[in-house]
Amino acid sequence: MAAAANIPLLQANRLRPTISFSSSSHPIRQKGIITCASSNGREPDSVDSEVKKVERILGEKRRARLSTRIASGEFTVKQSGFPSQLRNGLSKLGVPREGLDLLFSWAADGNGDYPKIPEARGSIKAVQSEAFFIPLYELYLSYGGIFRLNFGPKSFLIVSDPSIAKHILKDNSKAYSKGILAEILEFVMGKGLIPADGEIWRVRRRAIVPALHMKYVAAMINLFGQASDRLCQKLDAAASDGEDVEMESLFSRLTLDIIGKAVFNYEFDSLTNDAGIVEAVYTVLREAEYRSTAPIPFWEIPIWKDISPKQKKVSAALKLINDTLDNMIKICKRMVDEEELQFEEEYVNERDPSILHFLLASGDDVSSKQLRDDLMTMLIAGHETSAAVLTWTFYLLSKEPRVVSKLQEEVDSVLGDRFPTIEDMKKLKYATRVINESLRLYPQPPVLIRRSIEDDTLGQYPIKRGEDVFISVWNLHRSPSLWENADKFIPERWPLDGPNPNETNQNFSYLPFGGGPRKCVGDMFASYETVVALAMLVRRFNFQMAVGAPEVNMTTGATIHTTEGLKMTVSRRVKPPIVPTLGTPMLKLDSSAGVSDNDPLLSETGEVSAAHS
Ligand code: HEM
Repeated sequence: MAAAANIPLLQANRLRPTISFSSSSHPIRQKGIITCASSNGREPDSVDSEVKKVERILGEKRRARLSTRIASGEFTVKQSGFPSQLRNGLSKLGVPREGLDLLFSWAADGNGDYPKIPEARGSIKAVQSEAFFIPLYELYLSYGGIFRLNFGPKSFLIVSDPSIAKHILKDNSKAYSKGILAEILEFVMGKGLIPADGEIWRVRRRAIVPALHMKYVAAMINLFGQASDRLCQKLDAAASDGEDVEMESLFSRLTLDIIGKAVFNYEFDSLTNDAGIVEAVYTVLREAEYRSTAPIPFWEIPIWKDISPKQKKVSAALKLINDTLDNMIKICKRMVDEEELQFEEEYVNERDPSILHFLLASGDDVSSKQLRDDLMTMLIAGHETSAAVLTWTFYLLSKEPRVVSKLQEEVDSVLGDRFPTIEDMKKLKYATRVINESLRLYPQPPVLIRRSIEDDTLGQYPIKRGEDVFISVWNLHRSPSLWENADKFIPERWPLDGPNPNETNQNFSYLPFGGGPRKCVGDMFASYETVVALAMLVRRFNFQMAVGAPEVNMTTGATIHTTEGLKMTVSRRVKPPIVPTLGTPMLKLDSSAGVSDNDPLLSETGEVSAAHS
């Protein structure tokens, strides 16, 4: 069965006419990197802003209509039996859902009538014009922390409850596989760590996790700084020329350059180079996204592969990347053979600190194909995620000059004009909170996918093996019952002197890197990478949304993209001259315009506590 045919919600997203992941419209075919279209293959200037405005209003109306339809029970699947009828009747009389759950818990008698997971019927029409996780949020508000979404003969369990998420991801993780995700990603990641299950996953995880040790991550800080500095040079040129910049595309290139060096010591240099391997990487990435949203799996038709120009391009791109990876593995093997090797726990080769070098030096007994699958997996996992985090962080910051001002003050005082070091990571506390909060509002990916491989019980509901489960991190992170001002960007909700928020200390209501045995292996890497890039960019520049920039809307692939890029105007920060005055040791530095320290959300110490921490 084709992977995509299993996920009509994702298919629905595909119907949106403005979304195109096809490689033919890819940005790297367009000249002028500073102002290039973004990695989503869009042409920001080609769409009239009035049309956009109308589209937005229509979108809002559609959402409102969807809420009304949900509230009317249109999507509710009727359950049979007296308790169900009684419950439905009481619900219509306005008895709140929580009360009904409590009242009807007596009916959990195993006779098959109750409890039944609340059911909603999916409507392609209702969700077709949204990033798919948005209608899931509306349904969550009506149906609660777990509900079944039926699309014709297929159904999905949508989980937005922290304790059920914890059960699936951690407490009973062995009862779940990657399901649809593994099917979709097979063509590009093979049996790499993200799609792999069972024994292959266990063996590869045990080999790879030690490679991302603390000394390795510390060695990466300089790489993050160098790459961010190259981006600063691009931005500097744009500031001089008065050109606007499309930041989503630039962040995608920044993180591609970083991950290539960090994982297999390859210099993509995509910030200056569009051709060859860089284009191949984007062709494959867009194909993976396309396959997760396509209505019909054309690529599975044998002849289609050979005659479709697009599929031929994808095959050629895959071959180029695979050949490059094979070559990098060969070069690295030679290096390791020639090395006077003293392998130890936190081994780092100074000339080549990459993960590949660690794996080969450790004597990792693995086939070249498996190694290549793992490298490809990390290339993809560590590239678009970090790029998306930076994109949405800068979008959020463009609306909050108060936060930018605080951030710049911290960066000035911690870094001055130097490159960041590992010691600075502990001191860039506010910058870290900005990233924490950005990851709350825009989790990458917004939904975690699993399939039950054993019968299980979720909350009070028994489920059978073979259920496809979507854990909506988006819903968890924006739940009004878990967060105060859930939709607001408030880095101060995470106290500066508190622990770094993670799934454990937030009881699985905050899952920026997943949780349990399959938690992200690159969490520390990614946190430092995004903090370094953020710090280095806001230290030198002020960013504003460009005049006439297209409205920033969301669409999904594996991560949340913008529909038309993040077009910004960048200007150099001007620091006032340092005037030495007796008894005034502090420098007063320039901060961005319109900053108010009297924000009502802030206490005197500038802190707002999390609703549940
Ligand atoms: C801000 C950037 C990143 C975010 C938000 C992120 C997020 C995640 C999440 C949520 C998962 C869990 C997926 C699931 O449970 O289904 C995951 C898994 C994974 N991530 Fe990341 N990630 C990031 C960066 C990275 C980087 C830089 C690397 C590699 C150096 C990486 C490698 C992986 C791998 C290999 C897995 C699969 C682990 C397993 O299944 O055992 N990620 N990531």
